[in-house]
Amino acid sequence: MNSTQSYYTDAQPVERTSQPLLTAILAVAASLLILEQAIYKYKKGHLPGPSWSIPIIGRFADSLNPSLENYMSGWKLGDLSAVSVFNIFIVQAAKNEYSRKIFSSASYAEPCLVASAKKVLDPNNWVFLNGKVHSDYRKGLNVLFTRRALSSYLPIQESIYRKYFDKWTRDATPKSYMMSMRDLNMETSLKVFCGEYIPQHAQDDISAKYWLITVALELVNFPFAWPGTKVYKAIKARKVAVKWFEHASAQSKERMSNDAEPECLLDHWTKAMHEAKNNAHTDGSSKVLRAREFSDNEMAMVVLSFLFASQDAMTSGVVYIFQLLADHPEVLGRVREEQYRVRGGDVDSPTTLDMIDQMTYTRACIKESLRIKPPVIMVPYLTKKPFPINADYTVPKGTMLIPSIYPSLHDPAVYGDPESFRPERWLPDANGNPSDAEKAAANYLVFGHGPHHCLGKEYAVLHMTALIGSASVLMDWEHIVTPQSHNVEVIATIFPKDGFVAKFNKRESIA
Ligand code: HEM
Repeated sequence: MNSTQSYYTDAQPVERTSQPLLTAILAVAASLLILEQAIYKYKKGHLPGPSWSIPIIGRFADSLNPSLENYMSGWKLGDLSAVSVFNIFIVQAAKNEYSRKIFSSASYAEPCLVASAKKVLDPNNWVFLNGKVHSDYRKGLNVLFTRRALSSYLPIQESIYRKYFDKWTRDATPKSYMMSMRDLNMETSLKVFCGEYIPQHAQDDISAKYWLITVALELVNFPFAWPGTKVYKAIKARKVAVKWFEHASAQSKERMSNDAEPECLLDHWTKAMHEAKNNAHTDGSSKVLRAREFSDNEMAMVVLSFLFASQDAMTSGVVYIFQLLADHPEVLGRVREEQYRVRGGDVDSPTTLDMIDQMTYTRACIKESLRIKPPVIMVPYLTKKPFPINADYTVPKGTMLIPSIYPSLHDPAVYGDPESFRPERWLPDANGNPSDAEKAAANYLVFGHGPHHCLGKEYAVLHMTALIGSASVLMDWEHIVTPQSHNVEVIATIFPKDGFVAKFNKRESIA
């Protein structure tokens, strides 16, 4: 037998055993693919959406490059529509009634952040709580955004605004301002939350490292936190930040034990804890706080969650209000008029909460800017059990159910000419009666709705109002419109695609 013969002789048995194996594998694969389609069709029922799912990956390509146009085409399909991505069955709600129902049906659905969020933010973070334990925890945090607390944050905010205004006006060459506005927000948040307890070099370090957290919160990520991966780097960044926040909490507790004046959010928190403890038998209102003594680690996790919840949304809000005002000089003119009036012509007078209350037109601009460009366009939820959302359809358990925010804010039946920036729509009539837009509060989903609605919304609006108020009297700015200025980039929140190219100049004269 020569070598060729031996080759053929040996090969035949292998072929005989491999063929049935291959056929079996193909048969199993084909059955799985058919099963995948059958499950998708069964879950989808009569809902609009693709009638079959791309095998295994579904609409993965869309989620890699999310765009407002893609979301809009989904919303246009119907009040509820279905799609599948990597075998995750997704139902999107476009109609206001359904979005509100999802937001407020805690027994059926709970917020679900992207898969990497638990690893990045720590599974023990309070943001992952739900139900009663969540609402009890939240009650303990209300003291951080009382009027008294908010008014003590204002001087801190203003000092940082002025620092950035100086920086922006020193170099008036046009450039993209998105990242600098992000830095302004980060610095403001860290100082408002932790005061002087974190030294400047550590604040700079946290600010730089926090970017690693932002980029790791993609929709789809490498599933293991191995060295070198984005999630691994983000976890390391979180550990550094949390260590500093724990240090700040401990320092605050020590300082406030000597009856010091609160200078930041942590101080208000420790003070409230002391008061609740000391008034344990007399002050009924402090019952909830009395039950909750927060540890340094818990306080640190809350600060981290605030940064996480606010950083990108605030930056989106700030970028768009600067852009919209530059694009509508007549509106900016009215903001200025109001600001000079409220400040009695003195642009250096410190902003107070009473002044903010008088800034009716400026606040209307913020409200309108958040309506026309809502930073968060939808929030993913997950169904815990079958959810009979209407008489015709029950959302299956384990569905990613997405209440949308954007369509409610652009509903022409509620906001006439919805694509126009018209702050006037929020102003009361001549008799002081609320406007139609104001009366339609159910549509204003900018900050969500129900048990998880935004905890920082008063602070967010205060920050934007104070920032724009000061900016309008201290600076002139020009939007350098590029072909991408009015295109929207979706990076969890929304931004102008060119990052808002502008130039700022010091404003010398009173108009
Ligand atoms: C313009 C700025 C902001 C926007 C548009 C925004 C929007 C939102 C939205 C849509 C949600 C989800 C609500 C839901 O599921 O019903 C949310 C949750 C939350 N936001 Fe904001 N937010 C902003 C700023 C802030 C700030 C400044 C803070 C903290 C200081 C904050 C803290 C939170 C927290 C803690 C949650 C989760 C609440 C919970 O699960 O109980 N947000 N926000």
